[in-house]
Amino acid sequence: MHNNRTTITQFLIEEQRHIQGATGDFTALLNDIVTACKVISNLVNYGALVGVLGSADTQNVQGESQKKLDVISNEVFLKSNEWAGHVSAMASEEMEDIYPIPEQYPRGKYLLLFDPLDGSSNIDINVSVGTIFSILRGPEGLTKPTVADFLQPGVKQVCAGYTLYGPSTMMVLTTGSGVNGFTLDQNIGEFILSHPNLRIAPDSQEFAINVSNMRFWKSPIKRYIDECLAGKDGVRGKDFNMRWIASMVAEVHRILTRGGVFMYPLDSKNQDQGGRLRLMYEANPMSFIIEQAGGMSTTGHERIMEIQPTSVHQRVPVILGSKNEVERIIAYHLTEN
Ligand SMILES: O=P(O)(O)OC[C@H]1O[C@](O)(COP(=O)(O)O)[C@@H](O)[C@@H]1O
Ligand SMILES: [Mg+2]
Ligand SMILES: [Mg+2]
Repeated sequence: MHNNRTTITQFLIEEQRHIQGATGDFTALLNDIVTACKVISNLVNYGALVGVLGSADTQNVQGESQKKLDVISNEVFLKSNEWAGHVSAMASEEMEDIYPIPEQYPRGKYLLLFDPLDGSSNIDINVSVGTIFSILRGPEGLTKPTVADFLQPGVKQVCAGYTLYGPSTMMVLTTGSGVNGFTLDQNIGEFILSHPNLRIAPDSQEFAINVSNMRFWKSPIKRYIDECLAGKDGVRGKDFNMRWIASMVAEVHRILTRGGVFMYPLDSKNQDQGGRLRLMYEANPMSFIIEQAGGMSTTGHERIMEIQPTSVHQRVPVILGSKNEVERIIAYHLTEN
């Protein structure tokens, strides 16, 4: 039964064998992240039976009210990754400050950033949610990291991934040589390679945007969506479909699976805060994955992966997906009046 089934650990070890000077630290870190996601997958699956639904009656640094699973998933990620000596500090959507590894544990050479539970508004309605993570190199000499050590552009990422807690639990990740998907076999508790070398179709007829924000949109986005909605009788000469799951992980997974574009653009409602989604643990990791699968990711004006971060919780406009559609949206921004 298991002869042609590659576990994520086997896959990573084989991949690391091709890397000069690989020490195994990276594979071990990924294994700790995998363990954390298995624990979260279990909690999400049991939901009300283990009392993890509902609000935590607390607010995070973004001023958002936290769900119990936001807080619990954050704790699971910290505890799974702080002890083994692979990371020197972490940063999370749910924590205002960076989290240096407690003194009793050895410091490692990596920095780990994560959105422990993405799509929080969907938890209580049993719709797909996820976890997003990004790995950067820490400061030389394993010195105690500062915020400045985290502020590296997306192109510096060593690895990016997400776990989707949907009808099945899947982990999708890149280390810079393509994108691969793994499905959790609940029976043996292992992620098995199920979607090797994911590629995004350059063209698509499906867009995802929160249309309830339409009155706040800027003209390039209005123009693009109007043309999609005009369908085959309009300038695009083809009909478009729309999706909005309100879980970025699920939207990106759909795009990796069948193409499309996902947008949370800058609009007159979110422009004071620079956008809605967070650069370091949402936009950058998803952009690395999308680009590695042949897609594009932009703010409309610049490649997201080249943005020089100024803070750990910085927000940015996000437009990503099928290359030819994203290029069209960039062109509309260039001709914006
Ligand atoms: O509530 P809206 O405007 O539909 O926004 C949905 C977006 O917000 C998010 O839920 C934000 O992420 P968190 O749930 O991690 O805070 C994204 O996953 C999703 O794309
Ligand atoms: Mg999120
Ligand atoms: Mg979140």
